[in-house]
Order: sequence, then structure tokens, then C-alpha cells
Amino acid sequence: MGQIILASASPRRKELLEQIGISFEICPAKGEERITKSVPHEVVEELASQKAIEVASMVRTYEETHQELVTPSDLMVIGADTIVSCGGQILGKPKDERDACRMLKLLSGGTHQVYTGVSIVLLDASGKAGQVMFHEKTDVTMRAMSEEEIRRYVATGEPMDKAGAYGIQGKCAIFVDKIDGDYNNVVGLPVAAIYRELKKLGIDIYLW
Ligand SMILES: Cc1cn([C@H]2C[C@H](O)[C@@H](COP(=O)(O)OP(=O)(O)OP(=O)(O)O)O2)c(=O)[nH]c1=O
Repeated sequence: MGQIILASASPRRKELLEQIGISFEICPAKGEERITKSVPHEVVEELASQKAIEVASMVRTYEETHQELVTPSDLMVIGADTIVSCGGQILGKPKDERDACRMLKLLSGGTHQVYTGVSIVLLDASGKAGQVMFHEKTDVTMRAMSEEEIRRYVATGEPMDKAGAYGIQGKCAIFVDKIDGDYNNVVGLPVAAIYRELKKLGIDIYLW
């Protein structure tokens, strides 16, 4: 495989890709995300796809306009998006602390679904393009949280950059009763599913 690019500013996604030992660069997508879908798994695939396509075309444009510096290479761009779905509501990142409290109240004492969509754009040096999209779903059951617990948790700041206003990998772990599915999917990148899908395409991205 040529160059692998993670189209993400998420430190969690970077850590998970590093954890599995592949070599990659980071180039976050900057564009405004546009949601046209309403079903959770379609929303995450759509947003992941927008991120991967934006970065893939940015890199190609750069290569084309700097031909004296870089030769076009085989390229794989990975984009991802995570949302929480609870009782028919889709929860992204909270707008503010009040919104975070609202989300956590909704999640308290019940089971919700975490969806991460992944889009992988493949471009070869001759300009041929392809794309795969898939998603992974994990059920997460939260213990009942009191208003005081929610208030104190939100005050830590941890929820503010996370879908559903919590980080399973952080302090919120004390409120998680059980999960059914891939833990890494909740953290933001289902690396096992990525491996599975690339294997289907006959692509080996591992260095070890
Ligand atoms: C539910 C949950 C989400 N999250 C995070 C994963 C994602 O980073 C974030 C959801 O926001 P996203 O919009 O999916 O991603 P992002 O803005 O952080 O990064 P980028 O678009 O550049 O790739 O929530 C956790 O870290 N822990 C959790 O338990």
C-alpha cells in the first residue's frame, strides 16, 4: 500500500491507528459537514465519506500542482464519524454544558447505540479512484446517574468534544454498566472492522 492518510483531528482515532502499528499521516478535514440522511448508520457513513473525499481531493490537487516536488502515489484516505443514537434521537457533540447535561440525562439508566461510520477512499497513482463505506454499531448501557453526578462530570470538561457527551475511555467509565460490541468503535474508530473490510479487498496495511 502507498500512503495512508487519516482524515481526522481526533486524538482518539490517531491513537487507535497507532496502536495497531500502521504507518500513516494526519490531514484533518476542514469542511462543513452536510447531513442529508436521518437514519443513524447512514448519517455516519455520509459524514465519514465527506471527510475522506475532501482530504483525498485536497491531497491530489496538491500533488498535481506541485509535480516538481511530489510524484502522485497510491493513496488511502480514512475518514470516520461517530454519533450516539438514543430513543430515536441522534446525539453529536454537545453545543454547551447545558446540552451535555441534557444528553447525559437521556443516556442515564438505559441502553443506547454508538455508531461509527468509516469511509476509505482509494486512489492509485494513475488517478483511478474507489471508495468503501461501512459502519459498526455498539450497544452501551449506562447506570443511572444522579443530577449531581451529571453536573460534576460535565464540569470536568470531558464531554464537550465527544458524541453523546461522554468518553467511555475517560472518567465516564464509572457510569458504564455494560457494552455489547466493539469498544474501539465507541472510542471512535472500529479498527477490527477496518482490517476486515480491507482484507476483503486484498489490501494489507500492516507493517508487522
Ligand atoms: C461515545 C464516545 C465518543 N467519543 C468521540 C469520538 C469522536 O472523536 C467524537 C465524535 O466526533 P466526530 O465528529 O466523529 O469526530 P471529531 O470531530 O472528534 O474528529 P474528526 O471529524 O476530525 O475525525 O466523540 C469518544 O472519544 N468516546 C466516547 O465514548
